Amino acid sequence: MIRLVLLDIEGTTLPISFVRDVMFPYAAKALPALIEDHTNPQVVGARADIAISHPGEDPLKVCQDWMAKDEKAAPLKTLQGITWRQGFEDGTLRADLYKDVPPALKAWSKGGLRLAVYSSGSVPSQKLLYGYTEQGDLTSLFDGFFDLSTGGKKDAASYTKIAKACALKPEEILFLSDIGAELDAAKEAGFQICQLVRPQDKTVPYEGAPHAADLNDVTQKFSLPT
Ligand SMILES: CSCCC(=O)C(=O)COP(=O)(O)O
Ligand SMILES: [Mg+2]
Repeated sequence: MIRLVLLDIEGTTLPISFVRDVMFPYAAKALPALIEDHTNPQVVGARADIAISHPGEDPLKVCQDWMAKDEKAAPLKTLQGITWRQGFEDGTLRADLYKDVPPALKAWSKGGLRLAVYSSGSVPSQKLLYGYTEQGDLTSLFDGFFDLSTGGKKDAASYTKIAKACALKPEEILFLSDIGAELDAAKEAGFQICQLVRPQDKTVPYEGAPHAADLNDVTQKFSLPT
């Protein structure tokens, strides 16, 4: 029996275009100044991590390369998250979730399902994103937020950790993502899985998982509350 739905963000609840064309350019503009902030302990920590993985390289250039390749690197995600705070709080950024998402999440939560997020985006940025959506503040729907500090999304051990943190058996959790390798890892940990194949994102269907076109489709396929 499914007790918790664990949701990826980009390509699952939020169009990839919003991340690529709105959030990433916002962060790219703010990053050169942010990375020179030697007073912010999170920035100092991120720079130190970059120095370990890319010794002798310009940290800004490393981040710019990561952004160009959409690398899910933890120091980049921390830095991007810091830049997005200003944008969400002053109204420049507002998450335009897929329209099926807010009603489905509300129905699932009202029907007794627990909800949690697992995204490469940092936990502070996940909370900002769901705190400032076109449909209002949805953060209270979630009772868990997980990011790369739990481990990589393509690593089964991360899902085992999440199940433990949620005090649930793996088979009681349904993981939703657009990425086959993430779904494989969750399946290896014993989770139920479903791939969101969003036409707008041109997601390539993955043969190793059941598919859904949107969260209403997930509701139907897994008999979730309506
Ligand atoms: C608060 S999520 C911001 C989007 C982002 O940076 C990202 O990397 C999303 O990756 P996901 O794991 O949600 O596909
Ligand atoms: Mg995704």
